Amino acid sequence: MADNEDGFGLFGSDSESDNDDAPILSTAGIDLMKAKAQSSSSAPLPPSSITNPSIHTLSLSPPPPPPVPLPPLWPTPPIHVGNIVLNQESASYGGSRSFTAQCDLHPGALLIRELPLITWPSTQIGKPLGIEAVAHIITSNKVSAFDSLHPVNLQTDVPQDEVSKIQAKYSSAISSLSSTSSLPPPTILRLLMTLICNGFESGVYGYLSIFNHSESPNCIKLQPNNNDSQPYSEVRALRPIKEGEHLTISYVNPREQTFTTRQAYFKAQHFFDISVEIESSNLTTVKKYDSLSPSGLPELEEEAISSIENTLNSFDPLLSEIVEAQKQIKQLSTSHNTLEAKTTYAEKASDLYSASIELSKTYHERLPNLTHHIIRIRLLKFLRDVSSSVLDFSEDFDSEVLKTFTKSSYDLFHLQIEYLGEYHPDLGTTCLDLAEGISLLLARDPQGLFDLKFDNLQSVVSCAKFEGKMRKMFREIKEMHETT
Ligand SMILES: C[S@@+](CC[C@H](N)C(=O)[O-])C[C@H]1O[C@@H](n2cnc3c(N)ncnc32)[C@H](O)[C@@H]1O
Repeated sequence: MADNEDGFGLFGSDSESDNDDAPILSTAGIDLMKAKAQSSSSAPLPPSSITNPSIHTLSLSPPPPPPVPLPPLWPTPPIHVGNIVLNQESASYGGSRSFTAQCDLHPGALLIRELPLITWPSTQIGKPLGIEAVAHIITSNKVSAFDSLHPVNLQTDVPQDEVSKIQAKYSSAISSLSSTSSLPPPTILRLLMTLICNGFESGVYGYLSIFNHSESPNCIKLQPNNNDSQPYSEVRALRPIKEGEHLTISYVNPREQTFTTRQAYFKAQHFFDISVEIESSNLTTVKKYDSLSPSGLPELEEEAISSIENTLNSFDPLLSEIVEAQKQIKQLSTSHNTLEAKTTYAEKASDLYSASIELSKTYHERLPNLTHHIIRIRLLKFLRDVSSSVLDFSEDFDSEVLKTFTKSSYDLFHLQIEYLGEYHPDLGTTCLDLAEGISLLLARDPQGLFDLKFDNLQSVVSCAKFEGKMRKMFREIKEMHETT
């Protein structure tokens, strides 16, 4: 029931290993969740009237002006260009380029849609982008397509001490690739740096790579159709945007990493300090959800947060493996092997579910007052996703797990609407999951639903109404991000 976010979050500083072939961590690309392709609603969807008046009025606003043509920086033009302006003198951003809004933009406005300059071979997927990825660029004859990618000029576009660090770390890999490809070492080094700054799991993009990062982004990078042979990516507005505003995305995936983890990642990988933006723009929601204040968190709480984040980092690949296996098993016909695989993975899912319930108890014991924290959002997302996995495997109705799924979706809804804003596709997914959970519990265990003590949801009628509202919000957010 929960969606899969796509992309990879390779975090933390470059590996400390002095192994020349040690992979370079690449930008944690955000090929964000594919909005649910179909709403698996059981209840008939009400006509999608607008619950958010702001969208309603926006749809009455004057039609946008024709987009301004972008300079031809890459061999192939984008599939779609929206109302964005390319600026070349944004001094405070490495590479000095940025996009701003050509006019007022409504939530969901499509800003760019483009195919990747290059996609990776299956051997690369899930692995950090490093020297093998550079070799793939060379053998695919795409070196010149990377000419306009940041850093265009190694001498001026990136701090020289960072360049020397990369140079020293990968010198033997660079010289051996240089001798086999007859490309000079500085060219190889620059290609490595372009991967650090622009690499996504789904590939490397042209114009899409000019969106800078923000701790409070007003846009989102999506990969809605990654099943097609030509998986394009696109960037859409995440909220109403004023003409001239700087257009930014979030580079980190999952989004819910602690400030400490994010700050270390951006310093090591992109050579800037996120606290500059957080302080200068006084991002109060970011500060609240990171408990950033001059005094910070008490040491014991800081420790608890960090250990819960590390545990979730270790749980993520386990869940990804289970979800991937589930997809395969669904596609295979029922055979002895499939049944065996199903039993194995159902057990793994159930063990992971129990471990995440324990982790949730630890959170409440050690951080009783930290109801609004970015790691609580991540923990709730994990609880929802692992419950969804267990439910997908179970042959009969499992009320306890369904209550966990519904409760975590309910708590998530209230945090995401504040932290991500009312138009974010993640919130849309949570709305649908919450509607599904309520609908199933209403049908099979209404008392179990009432025992969850959701605000003002103690009767069948109020629950059914709330379910309908959630489905409407899901439909509106989904439609907003499907307009062209
Ligand atoms: C994908 S590129 C973004 C486009 C880039 N500004 C250009 O001129 O092509 C990523 C690089 O831009 C810079 N950058 C992105 N977001 C930034 C921010 N919030 N503050 C400072 N530099 C940023 C960093 O150098 C980062 O490695």
